[in-house]
This record gives sequence, C-alpha cells and structure tokens, in this order.
Amino acid sequence: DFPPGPPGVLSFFTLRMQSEPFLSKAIHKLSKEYGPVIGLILLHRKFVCISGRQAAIDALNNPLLLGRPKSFDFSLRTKGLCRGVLMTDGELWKEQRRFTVQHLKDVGIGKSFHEGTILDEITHLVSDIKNLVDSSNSGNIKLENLFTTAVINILWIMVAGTRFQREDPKMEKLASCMNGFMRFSDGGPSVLSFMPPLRFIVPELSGYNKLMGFIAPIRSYVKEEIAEHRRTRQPDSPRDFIDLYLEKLDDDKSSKNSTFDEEQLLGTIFDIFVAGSETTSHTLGFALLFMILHPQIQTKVQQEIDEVLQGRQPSLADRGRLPYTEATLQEIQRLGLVAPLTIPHVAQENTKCQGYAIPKGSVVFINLWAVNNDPDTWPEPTKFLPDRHLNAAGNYVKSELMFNFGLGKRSCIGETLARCSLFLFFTCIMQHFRFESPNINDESFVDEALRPSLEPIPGLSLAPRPCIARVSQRLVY
Ligand code: HEM
Repeated sequence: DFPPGPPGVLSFFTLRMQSEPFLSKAIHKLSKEYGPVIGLILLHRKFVCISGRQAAIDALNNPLLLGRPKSFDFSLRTKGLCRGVLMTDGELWKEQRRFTVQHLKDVGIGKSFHEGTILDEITHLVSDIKNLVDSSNSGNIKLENLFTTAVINILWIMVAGTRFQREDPKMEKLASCMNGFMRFSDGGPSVLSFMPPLRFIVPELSGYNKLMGFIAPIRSYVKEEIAEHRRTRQPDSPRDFIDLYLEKLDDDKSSKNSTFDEEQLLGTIFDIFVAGSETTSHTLGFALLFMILHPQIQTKVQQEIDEVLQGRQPSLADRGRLPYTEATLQEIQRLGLVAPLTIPHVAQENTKCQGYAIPKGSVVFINLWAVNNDPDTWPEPTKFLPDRHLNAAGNYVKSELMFNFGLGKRSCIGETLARCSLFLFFTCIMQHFRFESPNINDESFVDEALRPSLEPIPGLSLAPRPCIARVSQRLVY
C-alpha cells in the first residue's frame, strides 16, 4: 500500500530532476502524475509527499506523524545533540514545547505589552524609512531586509530583554548568519545530512565549513547572552525568557530525568529565531512587492486605512474595522507563502494517509504551497485577488482553507505573534508610505535584476528578491 510514485530505490532524485526552483513546486508537479500522496525512496529511506488539502489536513492531525527526522545540519547548532523545539520529538519535545509556549506568553505573546513592543518597533522603522526617503533625490530606495531589525527586536525583547539599533554590526552579523543558514538547504535532505562523515573528508566541498560559518557566530552570541543573564539576574524576578529558563534549571538541579539544560536553552532560542524572524520579515517583504505590482489594490487599502483610522496609529482592536486591508494581507500570505512545506514530519509508527501505508520512520513532506494554489479551492489561483476573502456583505473572512502555520500538535508556536505583527506592520507602513515601481531613468537604478519581481529566492523559507522601488511619504490624516 506504499503510495504511488516513480520506481526504483533512488526515486527521491526524481524530485531533483523536475527543473523546478524549489521542492514544493517539484512535489506539486509530480503529484499531477501520481496523485496527492506520493511515495519516494532513497536507498533505505522512505519519503511520502502530500499535496492535496484533505490529505494534508489528515496528515497534520495524525498523532502518529508527530516525529521529526534526525537532521545532522540542525544538530550542529547544539554540538551534534538533538535539542531545541523545531527538530526534536518524543517526551523531550513535548516538555520543551509546553515550557516555551507557556513562558513566551508570560513574557508578552498575546498581551497588551506585546502590542506596545510591536508598535514601538514600527515607530522606529517608520522613522528609518522616512530618513531613507529624505536622503534619496529620486525616491528610489533599495528594498532589502527592511523589516529584519524590527522583527528580530520583537523576538529578542521577549527572549533577552533588549533591542538592537538599526545597523548595529552585531545585529547585522546575526541577521546575515541566520539568512545564510536558511538558504543552506531547501528543506530536503542535504548531502551533508545524508552522509555526515563527509565533513571530515571534504569539509569545504560538503558545505560543512560554510554551515558552521553561519552557526558559530549565532551560537557564541546566544551563549554570551545566557552568561550575561546568569551574572545579572535576580532570582524570583525574571526579566525575560532566558531568566525564566535559568530559574527552571535551578528548580530541576536535583532531578536526574530533567530535559532542561543549557544546550537545550540555546537550541530553543536558535529555533525561535530561525522559525520566527525570516518568516515574518519575508512575508512583509512580499507584501511590499504585491503592493508595488498592484497599485490599484494599494490605493484601496490606503483609502480604507485613512477613512477608518483618521490619521491615528492602528491597534489590534482595529482588525474587524479594516476588512479590505485584512483580505489583502490574507491574499499576500496565500501567494507570498514563505514556508511552502511544513518542517518534515516522521511516522513514529506504521500509519496510513488517504488509505496509503506510511511505514514507521518515513519522512513526510506536507506541501502547503499546493494547498494555497489548488484551483479547486481558489479559482484562478495565480491571480492576486483580495476580494476572494470578503463575503457578500463586504466582511473579511478568515480562511479555513489555508493553514500557513500548520495544524495540530506540531503547528507553529508563534502564530499569534506573527499574525499580530503582520497586521500592525502592514497597516502602519501602508498608512505612512506609497510604494511604486522604480524610476528606471534615475542613475540609482543600475541593475535590471533589481526590478520588483515575485520570483522568490529558494531556501528553508522562501525570501523576496531585493529590489529598487520608488517610495514616497504619505500625508497621514
Ligand atoms: C509568517 C510567520 C510564520 C509562518 C508562516 C510560520 C510557519 C510555520 C510552519 C509552517 C511551521 C511548521 C508546522 C509543522 O511542521 O507542521 C512552524 C513551526 C514553528 N514555528 Fe512558525 N511560522 C511563523 C512565525 C513564527 C514565529 C514568530 C515564531 C516564534 C515564536 C515561530 C516559531 C515556530 C516554532 C518554534 C515551530 C516549531 C514547532 C514544533 O515543531 O513543535 N514561528 N511555523
């Protein structure tokens, strides 16, 4: 009953031969031939690729598919140990995920404090963009990592209680290492992951040196921060997630079976940044690209924001009052999908999906890109149509048909934070600035490759390409 797919013990490579820029599209292409559940083999390893919406829902809610593959690449961030939340499973994962979810709430997620933190970061960002606009004669500005500092700061304030200034060299290093790590693989098994001993034989060619070049600076920065917290913390008055974790380490000192240790803390912080920073900032990057390429839709969003907010700063309470803006943001997330595959799942026991057998140990790829581009659900799926998320009365309808944050027990722990951040950033930026295609006659426009394009840069998450855009400040009234 193993799902249908190309024959042979190396059939996994068929995915790599689809001449598609990223894995989710290659899986989608194969699914046209073999159906929504495909079986692939790579020597002794079995892979199941799921593309259909119902098959994806079934798989994400299946309690026997909660495992993660042992990823050599990821384990390098915690000295070869299986730590953190993203790539662990079993009891360790359950306990660490529960602690992380609970204590991220304690330090802000879902509270008014967290809205204030996001709005503070947006205020800094608006002032940075104004400076960029003022210093450009033609209005042409390079849009590249515009949101990175603000998004990292929101996470860093919860985790370590501090924020970075824009262009702080430490922050720039951290962001570029994170970006390098995210671009190292596309979510499929890397050569290094498949044959770890290659790092001793060909450390350069296997990518090991490159990967460690990204991981080592992040590790050492987080370690320093933990050491600083140890020195300065006041027991019983935790300032942030690191203090709360150190408190737990004290409490568990005498427990032999505790899954809490410093390497685990480091892995969890790494995971929060890997999973939380690029996903959010790249969604916002795609938002600007969609607005540049659909100027009439941008105008409608801005008219609604002006009419409803009358020049004041938005708040989360405005969510029900800006239906067109919310519909546009949902359409941006449908087509500007930054995580086109979930993180791979693993069958912890023999199980089934849509009647097909998934043997214990199989790695399961769940294709969210296919869900968001399914023509049966979304007529003319490639068209950018915010109106499809409005009902007959013109109210915004939060879609049950897409699940960009996953579903079930392994779903994203940062969904609330991400949704709040996306709404506040998008609304504020649309309120203050107009984004248009670049003035190509200006001397600052030197490179055709910098024309706004929606073709993403592949990687663990998809990233928007840097581009030049004409940005102008709007009168906020
Ligand atoms: C637009 C923003 C985001 C998107 C689209 C997104 C999407 C996802 C997806 C698809 C998964 C995998 C679900 C699965 O494997 O079935 C995931 C997992 C995860 N996300 Fe997010 N995410 C976003 C933001 C965040 C933020 C802000 C955080 C930080 C708090 C975060 C932390 C995590 C963690 C730790 C996991 C692993 C959960 C686990 O394995 O148990 N994410 N996310």
